[in-house]
Amino acid sequence: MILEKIKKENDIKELSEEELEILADEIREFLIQKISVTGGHLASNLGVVELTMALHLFLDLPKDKLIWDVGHQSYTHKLLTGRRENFDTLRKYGGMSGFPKRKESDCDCFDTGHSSTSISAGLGYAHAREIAGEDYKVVSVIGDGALTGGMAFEALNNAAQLKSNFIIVLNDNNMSISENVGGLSTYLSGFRTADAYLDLKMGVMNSLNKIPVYGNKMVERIRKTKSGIKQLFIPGMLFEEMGIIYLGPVDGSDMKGILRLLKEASNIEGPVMVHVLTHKGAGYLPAERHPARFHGTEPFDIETGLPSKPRVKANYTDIFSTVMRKLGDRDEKVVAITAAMTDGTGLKRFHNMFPGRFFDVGIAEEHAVTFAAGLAAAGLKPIFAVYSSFLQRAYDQILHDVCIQNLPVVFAIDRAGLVGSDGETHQGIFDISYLSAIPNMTIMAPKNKWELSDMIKYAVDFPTPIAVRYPRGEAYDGLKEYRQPISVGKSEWIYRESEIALVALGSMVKTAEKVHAALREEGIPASLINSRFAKPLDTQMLMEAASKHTLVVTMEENVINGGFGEHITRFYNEQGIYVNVLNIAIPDEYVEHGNVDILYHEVGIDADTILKRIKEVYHPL
Ligand SMILES: Cc1ncc(C[n+]2csc(CCOP(=O)(O)OP(=O)(O)O)c2C)c(N)n1
Ligand SMILES: CC(=O)[C@@H](O)[C@H](O)COP(=O)(O)O
Ligand SMILES: [Mg+2]
Repeated sequence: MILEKIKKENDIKELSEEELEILADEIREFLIQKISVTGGHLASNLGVVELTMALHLFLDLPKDKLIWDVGHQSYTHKLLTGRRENFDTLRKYGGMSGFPKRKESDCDCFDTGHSSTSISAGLGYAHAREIAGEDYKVVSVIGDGALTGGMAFEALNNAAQLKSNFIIVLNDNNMSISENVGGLSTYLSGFRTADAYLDLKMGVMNSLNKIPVYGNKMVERIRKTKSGIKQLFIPGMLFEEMGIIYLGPVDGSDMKGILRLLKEASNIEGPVMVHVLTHKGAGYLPAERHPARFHGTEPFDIETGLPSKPRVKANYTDIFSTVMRKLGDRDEKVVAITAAMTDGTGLKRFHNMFPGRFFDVGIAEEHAVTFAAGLAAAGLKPIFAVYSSFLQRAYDQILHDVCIQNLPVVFAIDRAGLVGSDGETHQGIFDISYLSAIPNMTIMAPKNKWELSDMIKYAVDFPTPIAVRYPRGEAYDGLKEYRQPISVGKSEWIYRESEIALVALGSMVKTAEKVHAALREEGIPASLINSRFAKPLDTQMLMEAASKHTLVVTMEENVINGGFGEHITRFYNEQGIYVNVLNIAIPDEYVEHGNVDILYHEVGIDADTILKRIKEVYHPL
């Protein structure tokens, strides 16, 4: 195996041309085999094998700086920097991350996970290099999907002022997770479909360049002409007009061609974009056919491409998807918005059934929120379905555009809680804290699948901003008999006993049931309250909990700071109510990747740890 010769960064430079070709095949085989067992981001990685190899032939790592946007396509980079042995532990607790991590390797110079950050970070490196008078290359690799994010454009706008070399590789596979959308995507896909036209343009430019003295001048004149003729001759004019030199496009499977262009790009003083046309899923037919399904995949059978363990139970996203279809049918004012997560948030069915009332805005959470505010101001009922960690992007828009005007926007917050293998960038553990600080915001969390359905229906007709948060994975189907109508700020008593009041929110009701059962076995009576609302709090319930119990235990899948529990403690303090309160929440730390059951235990929100902590503070009279 040639791959075995790669023990560390730069080893690839020792290989012959023939060996490089074999290596590309071996890398694909390796990735397919490993990811079929561990799960992970397959399709994007298969598409950038030659591009990554060319970058590694071009750069001198770790001296040079290579930044991957999102970072889900960095597996070949990991392989070429001596991390082959770690692939069995990919995205597992204590194992290798699925994203670049500075703590993992010197060759990962910037951590990523959320989209559209790479140009900003690369530009930071480029300016720092200038200030320090150092000499290294900086390359940011950004996908066509990530380029739809506002941050990328803010960075391009800023980069235009840079005087030294900075290479932006546009890894264009004509796909986001699913189909890429919007004007930019249409612009870029024109580069693919008009190959012959592009060849003509490049041919004319090359021929002109060959004419002694006058040729170069003519090309320069064409570049400077403010007319349609310029568009005819200069591919990538959009970027050139912004002050970013554009080179390409080059075929993403042509390693030598990419390398040639990178070398050419490195001679340019200033920012330069190298446009590489890659193919998502390249080399594995099921992934080429279904790039969205193989974007991030569970373990699968290599022969058939089917999941190794088919899902039997519905997850919360499935429930949301069904409710949205019903709501779309029932009410023409209901409109749905996603920021490039149609599949992940379960809006595919809504999209198919009501295409005129569905909006994929690209990877643009900030815009999505203000866009929703506009729709709401005009009288529609917008539902923005979004992952908890990605909504962090849009904090000011929630506050400034939705909540100050008190507009009825529904935030359907999926992946709220620990998400598992994506790790610290993706854990949805801050939304209660960041949303509850905003006046006019109402926050709900369902205990089970029926309650999610009821809450979404309730939220759609709510007159002011409202969020429903629910976790990744299987929807809880216990406690079916508890289904009183939702009423704002009202909780639900599940067991009304004495001594200990377990006040649980959303996903923690299931855990609280286990704690309740364990306490009962030990002869300790406990009440269980499903809080339903993180904001506003059910103050009447809290008064009763304090007056009839000796210990109140708050339980949430969110960080402790600014969380549900902290608000309850403050309420008791403000009211002068003296009751023993134990806050169960995630500590003030980032939570790494791994199986969620392991993580629950690690952060101390699993039933066993909660029971232990209760016993430490509960002292019967
Ligand atoms: C802020 C943010 N929103 C959404 C996502 C989810 N996400 C991860 S990869 C991706 C698509 C990226 O497309 P592209 O940059 O073209 O890379 P490709 O997957 O095609 O290689 C999306 C939407 C994210 N990581 N960050
Ligand atoms: C890289 C990225 O941000 C997404 O692909 C994310 O990994 C999707 O997560 P889910 O698997 O929870 O949909
Ligand atoms: Mg893409």
